[in-house]
Amino acid sequence: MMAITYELIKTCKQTGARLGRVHTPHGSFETPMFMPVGTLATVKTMSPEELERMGAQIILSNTYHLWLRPGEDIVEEAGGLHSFMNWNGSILTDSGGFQVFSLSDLRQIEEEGVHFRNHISGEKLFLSPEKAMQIQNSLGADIMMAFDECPPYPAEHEYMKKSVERTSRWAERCLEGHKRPHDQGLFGIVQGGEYEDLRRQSARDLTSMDFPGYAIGGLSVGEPKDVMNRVLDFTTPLLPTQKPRYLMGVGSPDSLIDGSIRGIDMFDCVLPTRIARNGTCMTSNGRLVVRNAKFARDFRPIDENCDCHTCRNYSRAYIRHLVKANETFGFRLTTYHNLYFLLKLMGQVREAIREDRLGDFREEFFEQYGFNKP
Ligand SMILES: Nc1ccc2nc(N)nc(O)c2c1
Ligand SMILES: [Zn+2]
Repeated sequence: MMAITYELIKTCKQTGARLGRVHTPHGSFETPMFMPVGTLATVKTMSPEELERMGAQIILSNTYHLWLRPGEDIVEEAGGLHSFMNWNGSILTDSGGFQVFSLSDLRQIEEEGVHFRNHISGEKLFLSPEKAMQIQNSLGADIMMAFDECPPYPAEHEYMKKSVERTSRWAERCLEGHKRPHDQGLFGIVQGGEYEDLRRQSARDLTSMDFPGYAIGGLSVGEPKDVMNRVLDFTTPLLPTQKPRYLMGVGSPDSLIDGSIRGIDMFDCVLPTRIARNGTCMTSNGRLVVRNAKFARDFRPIDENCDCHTCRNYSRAYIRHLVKANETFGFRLTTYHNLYFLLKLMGQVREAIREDRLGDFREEFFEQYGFNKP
């Protein structure tokens, strides 16, 4: 298994954004890049062929969910996630910590790990750094995440300090529990909430462990966007320039642009696929809720500036009809478009970095999308 490596191609002269390329055992992709989320080994309603056609190159899956269903042993017997789901691009698995905190009740966090209830069956479960690594090694993703605690927002400084110190100890245990040399695919996750001193402490601890890549966790957990941007302003400079930086859980168009400007290389979020399943689309002129009666006889595409398969072949009226009738094909069309929209946006961000004009691009995009509207 080869190491995960990062190539810094250039930095935008107008902003702190960087154009790069990440190499994994299943190919390489340019950054900044958006990663569609496929929690249960499927990007909901999309086939691998459609993901490939839209330009997806790396997708996410989830340790916690696949541990519960179908069980990492079955995925391992299938030869790992790539063959199980017939996806030949890169895969990143999140470590389960966040999902336990966001999905399950009866959580008991101890030094050893986290006791909680299975959110489906209610049975009591226990997840530790070692268990999270054993599951991820069975799943066989190209990039795995260290097991961390993502504290709620807001959290007291005292609690956050104890949590950061435990997450750093857990990161050490993940390195020991990793079946591969640590440069083969294990990213550390920096925590620390909105506290600069704790983000510095977490970054110092984790960069001393020399991971091949670093995620910024503990954001996109309900904090205002200006808090997220402020945390990024003082956190990304703490991370090595020659390694990928991954902002977890971020995927609205404005945050993808603002995160790229602050030196982030990789993003993931359920937003585009989740809102698609209730008929909401991202377009170059802002959000469009296709179920709205005004589209009943609107035979234009979802987005007249989009050249995706959905926009080239289907109208708002038809997609509205399907969504109102709860027809699965309608949600496949909105999902395809939303993912294509974000993947295309990241291509425009990379182009703007090449041309040293990401700041200008931000103004143009925000104006047209309506982010500047009071
Ligand atoms: N907003 C998010 C989303 C996913 C996360 N996953 C992990 N492991 N840790 C975090 O802090 C996350 C935050
Ligand atoms: Zn489209």
